[in-house]
Amino acid sequence: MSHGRAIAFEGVEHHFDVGGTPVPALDRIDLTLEPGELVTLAGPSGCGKTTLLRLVAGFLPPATGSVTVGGEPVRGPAEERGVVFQQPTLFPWLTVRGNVELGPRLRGVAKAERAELADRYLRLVGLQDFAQHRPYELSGGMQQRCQIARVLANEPGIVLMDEPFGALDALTRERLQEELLEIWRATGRTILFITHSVDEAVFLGSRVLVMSPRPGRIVFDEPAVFGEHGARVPADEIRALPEYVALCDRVRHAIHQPTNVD
Ligand SMILES: Nc1ncnc2c1ncn2[C@@H]1O[C@H](COP(=O)(O)OP(=O)(O)OP(=O)(O)O)[C@@H](O)[C@H]1O
Repeated sequence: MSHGRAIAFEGVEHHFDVGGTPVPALDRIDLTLEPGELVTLAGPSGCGKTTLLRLVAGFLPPATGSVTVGGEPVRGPAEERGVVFQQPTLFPWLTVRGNVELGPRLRGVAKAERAELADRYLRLVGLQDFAQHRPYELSGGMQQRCQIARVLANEPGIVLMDEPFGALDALTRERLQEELLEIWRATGRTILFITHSVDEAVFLGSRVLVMSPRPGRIVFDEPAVFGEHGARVPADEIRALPEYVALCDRVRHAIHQPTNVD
């Protein structure tokens, strides 16, 4: 099993060309995510979170600077960098198992090994009893679990998650947060997780980042330990801890502070 890999941004800037005018999206991003970190990234709408994630995914190259994964420059999308979007992107004509096995199948992984990978990750996300169902027979939360298993079956060193629980109801979202922490602890992947929710950022992150908008910069970067409490401490108790509430306050403050222009 591959393990989490480091992600490094060096002097990264990015802008979009809108009708001939450059619109700045990212400015002076110097940031390293250590292997196995679960880094959550919050910030107001339009501050550049998705752009940052897309650079790591290899969906677009930075205008300036470099993005490397495990010391290698990102040159385009690759299976070692799995992406989980807000809306699951599952093939409706394949079963749940078929969707999870698709990546390994396209990579030419032998049938028995594919089945083993699918079993392992379907079990990890709790869908082992739904392997023969079609995606449209599943609830939104189950579809998102299936998408996570599909990404993990490629054994990526990095998992990029762009508001993956944003479309789910509150209860399902909290359940999936706890499950994600279990998956993270079990697999040791490096995870970059974008969210609009301060609570989600603090609950999940082993490190919490906040970006400010126009142009997007990292304005807050603090370690967090709550995800590491794991199943030993109930989620409600974690959320009531004074240090948890204090970190939420600091993150909220960083999100709402006026943009520093120098
Ligand atoms: N393809 C594009 N063409 C032009 N401008 C873009 C494009 N993609 C993003 N932008 C602009 O770049 C800035 C950053 O966008 P981005 O989607 O990265 O922000 P975000 O923080 O992920 O927003 P949200 O939280 O609303 O998803 C915004 O001003 C946005 O309008």
